[in-house]
Amino acid sequence: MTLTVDDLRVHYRTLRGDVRALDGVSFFVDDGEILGLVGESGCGKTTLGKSLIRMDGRMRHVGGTVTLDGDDVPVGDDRAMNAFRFRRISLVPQYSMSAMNPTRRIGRMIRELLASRGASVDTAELHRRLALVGLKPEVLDRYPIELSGGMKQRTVMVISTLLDPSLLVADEVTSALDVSNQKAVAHALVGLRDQGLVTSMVFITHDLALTSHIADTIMVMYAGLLAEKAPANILTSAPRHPYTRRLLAALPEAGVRRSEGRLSGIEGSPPSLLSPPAGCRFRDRCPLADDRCAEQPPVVEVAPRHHVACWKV
Ligand SMILES: Nc1ncnc2c1ncn2[C@@H]1O[C@H](COP(=O)(O)OP(=O)(O)OP(=O)(O)O)[C@@H](O)[C@H]1O
Repeated sequence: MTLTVDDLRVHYRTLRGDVRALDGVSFFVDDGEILGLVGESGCGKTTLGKSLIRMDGRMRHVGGTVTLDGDDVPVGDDRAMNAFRFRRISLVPQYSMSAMNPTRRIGRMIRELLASRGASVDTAELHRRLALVGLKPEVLDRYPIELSGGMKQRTVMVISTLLDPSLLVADEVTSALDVSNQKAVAHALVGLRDQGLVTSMVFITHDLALTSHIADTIMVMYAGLLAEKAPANILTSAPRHPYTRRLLAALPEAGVRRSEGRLSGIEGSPPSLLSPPAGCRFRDRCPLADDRCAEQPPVVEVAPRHHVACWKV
């Protein structure tokens, strides 16, 4: 499995103009790779995930291409995307565990969903998959309201991967959970990949610490653009982009309480994507910015598989 995204541009139409949520993003995901996608709220993570599956009515594919195993993925064409959805690319959407139909038992929901896609349930295989994410077959007889948040989230993960998609996009699947459930869900995702139920994964999250435990590669976005992408251990130990460094510096250290003032956060806020400024979009918040940064920095491969968009590297 190889996913190649090249100069992808996706805007939202609004009364005030186009919001340039993805403004020319390029990257690839390799066979078996888990790509962690991080960045502050509003940087375009969810837009990227949705663009790979289904754009909503306000989204507009303005440019760029997506290729999966050499096939052009028709991201801007809702009907043509049917051939890819669920079968080759699947999504665990943000808030999906709260969106389960409350009037259906889980087992019936799964049967109906598979039937709508021309497939039927292999009960033994379904039980095996539930066990893989730590669920008992009894969940099939339950209503969503009878499951905990973590159980619901793991159920949605099983449902999203029933047809063994090549690529699974998991959008903030851990953010509504407590810490122990977050870890269980994250490790269940890795299990799905390790067992070959999905080949590769894009794991979208605010949580850089969590993603560093499960991702092979981490991609940092800022204001609709790629800031840095590197193998997870490199990105967390030797980040090159000033924004990535700040994100890492803002992480709480184990054993340090907030009252000790070590959770610094990042001052300032990203620019509006309605009319983003020319040049580097981080420069107003960047301690290293100089005149050069008035020009948009290209994404450069500074070391094998390590890409950075900054004049200062
Ligand atoms: N339906 C919409 N209409 C107009 N603008 C939108 C819409 N959805 C998102 N946006 C804008 O697009 C940009 C990217 O949003 P997106 O939700 O992709 O970011 P995100 O990084 O996933 O944020 P979060 O972590 O909060 O989910 C933001 O500026 C956001 O305000």
